[in-house]
Amino acid sequence: DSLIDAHTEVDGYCQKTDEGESCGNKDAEINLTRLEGGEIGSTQTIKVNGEVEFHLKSLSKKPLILEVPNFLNSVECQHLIELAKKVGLKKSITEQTGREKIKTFQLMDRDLDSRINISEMFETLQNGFDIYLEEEDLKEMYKELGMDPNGDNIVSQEEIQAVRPVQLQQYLYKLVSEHPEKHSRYSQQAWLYPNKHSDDNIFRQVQVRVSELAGLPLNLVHLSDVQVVSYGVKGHYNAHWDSSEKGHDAPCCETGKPNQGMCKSCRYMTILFYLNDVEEGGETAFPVADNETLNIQDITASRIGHLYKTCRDANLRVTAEKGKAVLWYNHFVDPGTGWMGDMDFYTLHGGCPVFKGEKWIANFWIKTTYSREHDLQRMARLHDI
Ligand SMILES: O=C(O)CCC(=O)C(=O)O
Ligand SMILES: [Fe+2]
Repeated sequence: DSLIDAHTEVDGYCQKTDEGESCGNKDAEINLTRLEGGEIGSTQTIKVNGEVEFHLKSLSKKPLILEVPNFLNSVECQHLIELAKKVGLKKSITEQTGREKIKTFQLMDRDLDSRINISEMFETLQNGFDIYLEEEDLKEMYKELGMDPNGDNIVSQEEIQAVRPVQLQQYLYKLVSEHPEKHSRYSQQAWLYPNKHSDDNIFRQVQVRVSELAGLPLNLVHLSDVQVVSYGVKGHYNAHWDSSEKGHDAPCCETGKPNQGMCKSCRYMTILFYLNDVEEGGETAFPVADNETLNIQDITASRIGHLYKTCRDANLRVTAEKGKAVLWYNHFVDPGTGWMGDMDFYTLHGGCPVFKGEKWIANFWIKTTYSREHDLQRMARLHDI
């Protein structure tokens, strides 16, 4: 009983006939759908598997964020933690930290005055090194590296040229090795792969429930790996988006495909589970949920993305409670194709610092690309993975 033939059970999408198997005859009927929210704070009841009732509470409209208490039971939560431990948890890395050696970086001279002020330096370090400093850290760094001899908190052209990038890099790497919480993300993680864990009944059951809750085909849920994350005290994840905008820069990454080269994360939807109760802290924050307007450049320049420090100011914070699911759509549906459309930048979110205890979550994503045909083929080929 493995994923090898799971596609035969799903939605009648693939059918066994005397001639063999025929897949995709229902292509035309498969669209990405969205759940509908209600008034903020209101609850709707849905039946999963025709009987079990779950209560979906609307937390925000822009983007639509819903929470479902007790979506997983205690045994399931513990099981996902155990599975992750068996796989082995590793330090989480983000794209920037993962980059080998940064010899150069881009100075974010936003106002083009050929000088880098404090907020421009924050942004430079965030973008180039994935490091979030505070004002005291920055002043200390200027002092140590002699970057600002006149002490005006502005690094001029001449002052910056006196510092070699490698010097700056070494200083920063030492700082974050002593203070890992200054990274955008401070956690450990393990990946669960649907094909590797296809004989795990609990994992499969959860996937089925996710598909029924989201109202999306099980095979679509099977296209995504699952990430289990654990945070200790000071653990956090600064604000980010789970998906990527359409563009010609790189194709969407595919689960289980080796040697993909440069690729980006494309995730139509996020379904996040809390696997334990956190003693203090560890909420999921959405700094711009239900904001009237949104200016992407302001997010980077202001400190609202620095959730390690600014979580309390976020528009919405979801409490981590064992078994609860929180879900949102990282993309709109393209009305023309019925498939993944533009990204919804209001989904900016992250994990607040844990102050006491630990926090375990599991990220289930609905991983689609911008091509409906491509994804339908991948769903049909699932047994080849
Ligand atoms: O820890 C959280 O609450 C959020 C985690 C998250 O956003 C992620 O893992 O992508
Ligand atoms: Fe996320």
